[in-house]
Amino acid sequence: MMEQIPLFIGGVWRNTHPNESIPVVNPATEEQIGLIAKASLTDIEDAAIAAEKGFAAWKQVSALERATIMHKAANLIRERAEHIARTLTIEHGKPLAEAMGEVGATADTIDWHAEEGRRTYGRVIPSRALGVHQFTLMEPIGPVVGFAPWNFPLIQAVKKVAGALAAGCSIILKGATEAPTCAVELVKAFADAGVSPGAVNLLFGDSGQISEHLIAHPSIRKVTFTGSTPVGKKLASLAGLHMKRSTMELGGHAPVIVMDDADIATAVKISVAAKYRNAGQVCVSPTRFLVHSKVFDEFVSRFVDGARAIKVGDGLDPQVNMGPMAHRGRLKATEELVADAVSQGAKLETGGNRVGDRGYFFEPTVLTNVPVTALAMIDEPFGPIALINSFDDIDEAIKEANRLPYGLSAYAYTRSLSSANKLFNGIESGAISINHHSVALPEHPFGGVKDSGYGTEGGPGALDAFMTTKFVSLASVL
Ligand SMILES: NC(=O)C1=CN([C@@H]2O[C@H](COP(=O)(O)OP(=O)(O)OC[C@H]3O[C@@H](n4cnc5c(N)ncnc54)[C@H](OP(=O)(O)O)[C@@H]3O)[C@@H](O)[C@H]2O)C=CC1
Ligand SMILES: O=C(O)CCCCC(=O)O
Repeated sequence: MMEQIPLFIGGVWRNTHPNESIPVVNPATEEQIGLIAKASLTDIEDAAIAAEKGFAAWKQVSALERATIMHKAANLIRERAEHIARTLTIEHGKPLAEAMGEVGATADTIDWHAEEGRRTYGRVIPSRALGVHQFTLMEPIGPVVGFAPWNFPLIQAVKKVAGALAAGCSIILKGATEAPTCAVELVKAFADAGVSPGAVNLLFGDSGQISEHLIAHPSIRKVTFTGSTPVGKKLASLAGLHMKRSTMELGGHAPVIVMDDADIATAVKISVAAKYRNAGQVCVSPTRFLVHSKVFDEFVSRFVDGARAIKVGDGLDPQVNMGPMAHRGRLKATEELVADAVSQGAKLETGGNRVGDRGYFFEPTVLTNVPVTALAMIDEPFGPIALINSFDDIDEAIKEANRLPYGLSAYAYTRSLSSANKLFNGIESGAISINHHSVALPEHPFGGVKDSGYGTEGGPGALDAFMTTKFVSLASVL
C-alpha cells in the first residue's frame, strides 16, 4: 500500500483526489513510496480561514496552558521518535543517527519555545503626568504562513510552528515535498496534545501558488521562509507589497579560516564531520576553506583521508555516515559544479563522481586551488563538496570570506586571541564559531546578513518575530 500523506486544515485531516497527488521518492532506491495530497486553491483558502479562527481561539489560551500543551507535544514527539526518524531517513536519505538527532532537537525546540511563551514581557514606561500609567504589551501578530525546506524538513518546520504557537499565533505550515511525513507527525503531535483547531494547519503542493495566495491574504500577518536566496527575495518582495512582516533564512557559503597556529588535526576532524553531514545540504555547511599556506598541505592531506573514510550508502544502514542527496536535481547540480571547477583549473583531490547508478549518491569530494570564478565558489554548492584554497595574510582571508553576497555562518581555527578577535569582528556573517562547530540550538539566535536574509529564529528574541508591541497610555478617570 502506497503511503497517503494528507493535509491538515482546521483540525481535520484532508485527502485530495489521487490524480491530484505528488509522488514521494526514496532517494536511496529511487522507488516511489508515497503520495502527497496536493492542496487545491480551495484547500489553501480554507487553510487561511481556519488559521484566522484558530488564532482567535489560541490567543485566548493562557500562556501557561499553551506551554503545557506544547510540552505535551514535545513528549509525544519523543515517544514517536523512532518511527519519525525512520521515515525521515527513508524519505530524505540522511543517516538514521542524523534523523534521530533532528527528531530530538525538534522536541527540545518545542520545550524551549513553550517556556519562552511564558515570558513575553512588556515594559512599564514612567509617565510624565501624574495619574497616567504607560506600558507596552507584547501581542501575537496573528496567523503566520511558514515554509519549511527539504534539507531539514523537521527542525526547520518546528522553529516556525513552535515560535508561532508560543507567541499565541496560529500557523499554516507548507511542508517539504521531499520528506512530508515528518511534517505530518509534527502537526499530529500538536493536534494530539490539544492545540485549538485551526491553530496549526498543514499544506503541501505548489509552493508558488501557496505563497502567492497566502502572503497576499488579508488574514495572514506574517511570513517565515527557509530556503534559497532567489526564492527568499521573491517572497520578501511579495511580503513587502502586502505589508506583511517576514523572516527570511536563506542560503550561505560559509568560509572556514584556518590559521597557521591552529590545531590542524582537530580542525580537520570537526570540519570533515560538519562538511559531509546531511550530504552537505546544510545552509551553514563549512564550504570555502581558506587555509594558511604554512599548514595547507597537512590540512589537505588530513582532510582527504577524512573524506575517503566516509561510508556512503542507504541511511538505514547503521555503518553509513553519508546518505544520498535528497533529490535528483541536487545530484545533477553537484556533478555540474565539480565539472565546472575542474574545467577552470581546480585540482580534484578525491571524489567528484556519482556512486552507482541507483539512488542519488555522490562521493565526498575535495577540490583544491579553486579559482574564484568557478561556479562552486560563487553559488551555494549545497552538496558534499569541500573547496580548499590557501592564503598568506589574515586580511586577505577576511577579504575572501566577505567576497560573496552571502553572510550566514563562518568558522575559524586559531590559538591566537588576537587573530580570533580580528576574525569575529571582520567577517560579515550572522554567526561565527571559533575552534569548534556550533550547531543551531534553540537558545541560539539563527539568521543571516546580506543575501542570507534577515530576522532570526531561536535565541532570546525568538518570539519577537511573531509579536507586535502595543503601547498603552491609561489615565485615571477623575
Ligand atoms: N537555507 C536553506 O536551508 C536552504 C537553501 N536551499 C538552497 O536552494 C538551492 C536549490 O534548492 P532547490 O530546492 O533545488 O530549489 P528552489 O530554490 O526551487 O527551492 C528552495 C525551497 O524553496 C521552496 N520554494 C520554491 N519556490 C517557492 C515559492 N514560490 N514559494 C514558496 N516556496 C518556494 C521550495 O519548495 P518546493 O520544493 O515545494 O517548491 C524549496 O523548499 C539549494 O542549492 C540551496 O542553495 C534549499 C533549501 C534549504
Ligand atoms: O537550514 C539549514 O540548512 C541549517 C540548519 C542548521 C541545523 C544545525 O546546524 O543543526
